[in-house]
Formats: sequence, C-alpha cells, structure tokens
Amino acid sequence: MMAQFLEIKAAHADCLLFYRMGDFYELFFDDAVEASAALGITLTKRGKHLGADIPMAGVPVVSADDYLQKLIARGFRVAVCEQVEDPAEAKKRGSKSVVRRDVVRLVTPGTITEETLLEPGRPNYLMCLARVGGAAGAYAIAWADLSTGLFRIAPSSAEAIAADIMAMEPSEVVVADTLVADEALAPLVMRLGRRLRLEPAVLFDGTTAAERLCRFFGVSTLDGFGAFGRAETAAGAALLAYLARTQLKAHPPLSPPRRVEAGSYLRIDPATRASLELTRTVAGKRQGSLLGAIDRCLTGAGARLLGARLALPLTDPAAIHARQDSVALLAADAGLRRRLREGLRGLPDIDRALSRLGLDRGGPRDLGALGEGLRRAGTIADALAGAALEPELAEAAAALAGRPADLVARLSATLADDLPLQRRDGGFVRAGASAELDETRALRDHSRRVVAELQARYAAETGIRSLKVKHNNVLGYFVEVPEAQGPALLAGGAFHHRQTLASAMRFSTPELADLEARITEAGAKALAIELAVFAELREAVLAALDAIRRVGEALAVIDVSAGLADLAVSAGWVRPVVDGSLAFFVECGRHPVVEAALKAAGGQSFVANDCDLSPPDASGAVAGGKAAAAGAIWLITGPNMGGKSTFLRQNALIAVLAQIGAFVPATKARIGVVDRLFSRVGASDDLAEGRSTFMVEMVETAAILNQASERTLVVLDEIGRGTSTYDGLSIAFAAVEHLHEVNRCRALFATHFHEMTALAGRLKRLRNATVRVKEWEGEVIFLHEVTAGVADRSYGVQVARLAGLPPAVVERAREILSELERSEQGEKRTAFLDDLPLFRQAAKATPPAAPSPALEGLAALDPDAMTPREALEALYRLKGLLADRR
Ligand SMILES: Nc1ncnc2c1ncn2[C@@H]1O[C@H](COP(=O)(O)OP(=O)(O)OP(=O)(O)O)[C@@H](O)[C@H]1O
Repeated sequence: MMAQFLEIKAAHADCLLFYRMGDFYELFFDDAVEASAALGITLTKRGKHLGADIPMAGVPVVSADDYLQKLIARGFRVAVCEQVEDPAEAKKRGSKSVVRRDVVRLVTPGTITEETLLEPGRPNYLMCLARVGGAAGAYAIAWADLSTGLFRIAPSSAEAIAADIMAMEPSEVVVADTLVADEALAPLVMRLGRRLRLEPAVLFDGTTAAERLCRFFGVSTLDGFGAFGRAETAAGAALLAYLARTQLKAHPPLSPPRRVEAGSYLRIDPATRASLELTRTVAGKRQGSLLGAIDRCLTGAGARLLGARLALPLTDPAAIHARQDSVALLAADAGLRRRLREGLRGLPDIDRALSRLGLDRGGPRDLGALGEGLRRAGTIADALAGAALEPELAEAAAALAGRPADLVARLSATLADDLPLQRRDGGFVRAGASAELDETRALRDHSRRVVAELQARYAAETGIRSLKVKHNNVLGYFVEVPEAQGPALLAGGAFHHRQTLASAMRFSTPELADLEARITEAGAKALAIELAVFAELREAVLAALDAIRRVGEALAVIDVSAGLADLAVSAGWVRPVVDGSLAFFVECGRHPVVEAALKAAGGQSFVANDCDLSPPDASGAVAGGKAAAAGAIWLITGPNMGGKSTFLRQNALIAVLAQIGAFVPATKARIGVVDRLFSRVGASDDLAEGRSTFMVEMVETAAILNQASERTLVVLDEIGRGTSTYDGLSIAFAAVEHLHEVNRCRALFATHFHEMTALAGRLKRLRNATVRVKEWEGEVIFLHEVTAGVADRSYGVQVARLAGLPPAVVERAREILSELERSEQGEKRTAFLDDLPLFRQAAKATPPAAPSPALEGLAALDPDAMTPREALEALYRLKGLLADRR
C-alpha cells in the first residue's frame, strides 16, 4: 500500500494527498505533519518506511468538506485519491493485493464547487493571464467560475493588467512559469501572493489555442463567440487546460466565452478600489463596503451579478440606460416589485446546482434545487406577464418563458420530498415513480416486517420473554438473550452461537440469514434502480443546460434590478442622467455607507451636499465626440473631521453607482460618463512591496497625473502631507496645476494647505469650497456643509482635544500655534507665497549650465549593484524629476 501511496504522491508532489482508506482520507509523511498542524487533528503513526515511523493523520470522509475548506483557505492544494475498485475485486487478485486507487480531482482555490466551500453571494474565479510578444506585447486575461459555468475573456495591456486582474478579485491566478521572473510582472506577482499558480508555458501555447477552445465547445470556429486576439485565445485555452489538469476526467460545463471589450467599462485601479471600499472595507469586510450597502438581493446569483457589475461599471450610456430602465420600472411599480421579490426569496442556487451536476459531483438535492428553482421561475414569469417591460427585463422574461417545463414536471414527479445529500444514500425517488423500484422496496419492506414478527415467534417458542432480534453491521440480523438464558438456546440446536458479551449472548438462525440476504439484495437492487433514475434525470438536465442557464441569468438580472429598486425607493435615491457629456452635477448627494451608519446609530442625520464639476464655460456638451470643454476642479479646505473625505468619496461612489446602472443617493444628478476613476483618499503603506507611505502616495499620484484624461474623475485627499510642509505644499500645488492644465479632468482636491486657495485666482476652472464649522464658546461644531469659500484654519488643536490628548499638551499646542501664526504673518510668509506663481516658470528658466538633477541622479546609479526593486524605485524617482521640470 505504501508503494502505491508513494507512487501517487510523487505525481502530485505540490498537493496534500487525501488517500482514501475506508471511511477516512488518510495523510502520510510530511502531508500528515502539515495537515495536523493546519487542522488541529491528531498526528499518529502507522508502520515504518526505511526504518523510521510513518507519520499519519486522517479526516473522516463525511466531514472532509470542512477540512478541505480550512486547507484551501490556508493556501494548500489537495489531491483527492479515491478507491476506484471494489475491495472484493482486489481480493480476487490475491489476499494481499491492494485496492486500486486514483486521484480523481485536485482541489484548488479557484476550482471548488461545493456549497459548503463557497460563499453564496461571491463568485469564485479562476483566472489565467497570457502575454504574447514580450513585455510590451498583447496581454489578456480569461476567467471562469467553475461553480456557475461563467467564462469571460478580456484583452488587457502592460499598464492595465494589474488593475484588470485585481478588479475581478480572483481566487487563483494561473501564470506561465516563464513569466514569473519577468520584471514587468514582478509587482503583480508579489501582490497575488498565495493566489498565484505557476504552470508550464505549454498550457498557454498560442498556436494551438483557438483549436483547443473550438474542440472544448464543439464548434469549428470561435467567430460566433466574439473576435478574440491571440493573447485572448491563449488565456482562454490555458484556462481550459488547467481545468483539465485539476478536474481530470470530468468535463466542466462552462458557458462559451464572452468577450469583455476594452474601453467598455470604467477603469478603476486597485488602489482606488481599495480606498473607496467598493466591495470590501480596508479591514477586508463586505459589511461597510459600497457593495454591502447596496446589496438587497435575495439570491446568491443576484448578489454575484451585482458584485460583477460593480467590478466592471459601464461607459456606454445606452447600456447604462437599459439597466436603469429595469430599476426605474420596478421602483415605480411597487406591486410588481413585491411579487417578484416574494418569488425570489429563498430561491435555490440554480447555477451552482447545475454546475455540480455537470461535473458529476451533484447529489439528489441539486436535482431538487433545480426542480424547485425552475418551478419558481414559472411563478416569477407569471408575475412579469402583462407588465410593459423595457428590453432588459423583456429579455429576462423571454428566458423564463423558455424554461424546460417538462423537465420541471418530471423532476417533481420523480423526486421524493426529503432528499439525501448523497445519491448513494438512496431513498430520493418518490414512491410511484418507478414500478420496478416500488416492487423491490415492497420486497425489502416485507422481509423487514417478517424479521420484526420473528422476534415474537422466537420469544413464544423459547419462552424467553426478553429475547430480541437486533441488527448491526458486523453480524447482520441476530437474536440476543441475557447471558443466563444463553445455554438454554444453545441446547435447542436451532440457534447458532455467534458472540458472548458480558451480559448477553447472540445467535443466528438460518431464517434470519435468509431474510438478511433478501433484504440486502433488495436494498442493493433498489439503490441500483435509484442510481439509474438519477443518471437519467441528470442527462435530461444536461440536455436542457443552455435553457436552464438562461433562466439562471434572467433570475439574477431580475433580482439585481428589484433589489436596486427596493433600495432606491426606501432610501430615497434618484435616477441620474447619464450621457456623453463632461458634466458632473450632484444635488444633495449623500454617502451611502456613512448615511446608513449614522441612521443605524440613531444620532445625527447625514448632511446632503451639492457638487458641480461640469465644465463652467459650457453645459457640458461634447462636440463631435471630442471634448469641447474641460471639467472643473474643486479645491476643498476645511477643518479636520469636517467631512472632506466623506464628500470626496461620496461623489466618486455616485459616479460608480450611476455607471453600474443603479440609482444614486441624491435629489438630482447628471453624470457625463467617466472613463477612469482615480481616488487617493487616506494614507496607506505598502511595506510588503518595499514602499513607505509617502512613496506609495507619490507612486499613485504619479499614475494619476500621467494617465488621467478629460473624461477621468480624480479624487485626491491631502496630497503631500507625508513629507515636510514646504515639500508637501509644493507637490500639492504642482499637482493641481497639472490636473488643471494638462489632464483637464474633473477633480476634487481636499487639502489642509490653505495657501493653495490662492490658485483660484490663476486657474480658470478651479473653485474653492469649504466645509463649514461653527465656533461656540471655544468649541467647534461640525456642520458638514460644503459651501463655496475658503477655510481660514484647520481646528486641528480642537480636534486633538476632542480626541482626548492630555490637557497640558493641548494647551501647549495652542501656545505654539499662536506663536507660529504670529511669525508667519510677517514677511517670511508673504515672500514665500509671492514666489509660488513662479514655480513652473522658474523650473523652465533654469540656465542650461546648471547640472540637471536627472543627469546627476543617473550618474549616481550603479545598475550592477541594484536589486530590481531598487531599480524600479530609481526609475520612479527619475521620472518624478522629469514631471517637476515640465
Ligand atoms: N455630510 C455629513 N453629514 C453628517 N456627518 C458627516 C458628514 N460628513 C462627515 N460626517 C461625519 O464626520 C466624520 C469625519 O468626516 P471626514 O473623515 O470626512 O472628515 P475630514 O474633513 O476628511 O477629516 P480629516 O481632515 O481629519 O481627514 C465622519 O466619520 C462622519 O461621521
């Protein structure tokens, strides 16, 4: 057996091997040591190998899912090795022969399908990254959710690849092993950590990729699915190859790949996603994130679709309008909304049940879930009938109407009311569904009744009133009497002694043995019939796979639309105007998460605020596809704790909500579609990537200044605070000038550098705004109201006092502050401010004779002595110098 174990283990060296032995999966050697530490299970030993004890640990097969979940969460991969023949077969080859075993599946984070291992409302993506033509070549990603069959392929680029991957929050990302050492991908590889999976480059072979995809989907060309580039087909084919490696014999029921067009969605880089807490908070929780606040979906599929929409908000106004129409209709029709939501509540997860059945990993409950789900789809279709539906809901209604009604009838006529989890447990076929099964069951039940009657007969015949007929797995049926009566039975000759216990003796009889054989035989036959029925039902389900998938998708669309409508009505949100202009106008906007939190706390209510970044010199119109105007920049000053960050974030979130087709928390809004959203709010450091807080801030600011276009929305909070005041102020100044002059994007910029408000005099589209406070008897009262104007001070010392700084420290700080303010009002300050407008000109006017800082910097570098990261940082430093000079 050990020889067999070692052979199988050698083929799966990077996995923990779950080696099936009876009712347990056993782990041996290092696997046992690692698993026992990770799972807290007992480490024992069994036999010896090369003279040393073999460590062993085991988990019961019935509870294996729980253990698998823990191991996957800790980053392990598990190879599940099953017995693939009956032990009786093995015995025929000789008493010492070992039962044949084989690995049937590799369990990896991106390929799990079990209900217990998955979160209902979160997709579980496996992703592949492919690159064709070197670092500057074509990039693509393919991702699939094996648990629902979703399959997407998207082109990407060197610059966008990290953002594109992180946006989907994949559980596992497969990359060719030849790419891992690639400098361009180093930061991405580092960020993926445990989710990264390296596989041989042949999986990604571009020349055979299209053919492999065609073969998998049984088509002769991919044209029907979309126009895929080389890198895209390579990524898609690699994904199929990886699935084949991990799922082995099973053919995963993936939908044909859908292409996500570049430029069709709002691009949001990972730092922005994290800082806006779109799908999870900084602490990693869903609750408290935007998704947590807007998710009123009643089904897992709905929650998954909402998450997917949030990952890729749209940029095409027409596509956004289609989604808005669905929400608007259901917001306006309360009766219809209620009927739909009643139908959706508690709806089983059709997509996941279908995928498990497709992988032949499903049980009777999956069939039951499908039957119930499809039946409910009928109720929902009835609710929609007669309503004047807009295209998106009309399409959903058509999909529901196309549900396989005969399959629903067949499932409900065949399946019992209470279903076991595993098909081998039997008992899931309803009485009356199969005559042969009913007959076999009757035989079995009759024999059981005869056994029950035997007890009375034996007791009467022997005169032993305490005689019992019992059953266990070792002896089967047997007669049990108290020990004292045993000899009397033995003497009779009709009872054969089997076992003597401390207080009882056990016997068998030919009659019991005969009945036992009949019951077992009938039971086995009944199970065989049930399994055949299961196989037929599964075939029928798979034959209707496409129609069922469409029903699943339609239900998710209805759930998302009804959920957003419910939210809009109960929270007072409105439908924003979304168009191709450069407008950004929000009247009485609110922060969805902060508002909900304040409401839950029952204290102060949220103060709504307007924001208008529309081009000041036009109505936001765009002529001939080219922007005729540029959006405004608001420079927001105000006290600490005044609500600046909240205001910044809420406007970014409103843009995102508008572009996923949702309503927004405001009384009125007009959003000219945003192509990219950048938000740099709050400090974060990335020490793991070797960057300090200030360095991270500068890297992100650099990305914004280098990439923002006229259509971009930029939200920047307190740039430059992580360094000395003058350095910080200078950087903030230059950044705003650049946004205004070069990027010409719509932007919100919050700062404590009050000197910056002077910029409004020079920059045409810059407006000063401030968050109002009242001072009352030495206390600050935050009004959280954003108005035009300039703050005169930050009230930092007052806030520090509120935070509980020792009174002596607060008093001392006040003294120092007034001293500083007095001295700054003198000449020094004025001189400094006077200098600032020259900032850019001065840089340009540098006489050529002066040594360039970039050249000096270059001269100081010793490439041979640098690590790749140091080189990258140096490059950023040099690039930064260049930006200064522009
Ligand atoms: N519009 C509002 N209505 C009601 N409460 C608000 C509003 N805006 C902010 N708040 C409350 O004020 C707190 C502080 O807000 P925020 O963090 O946005 O301030 P800030 O001006 O960015 O402060 P700092 O400059 O210290 O970072 C929030 O946690 C929230 O509870």
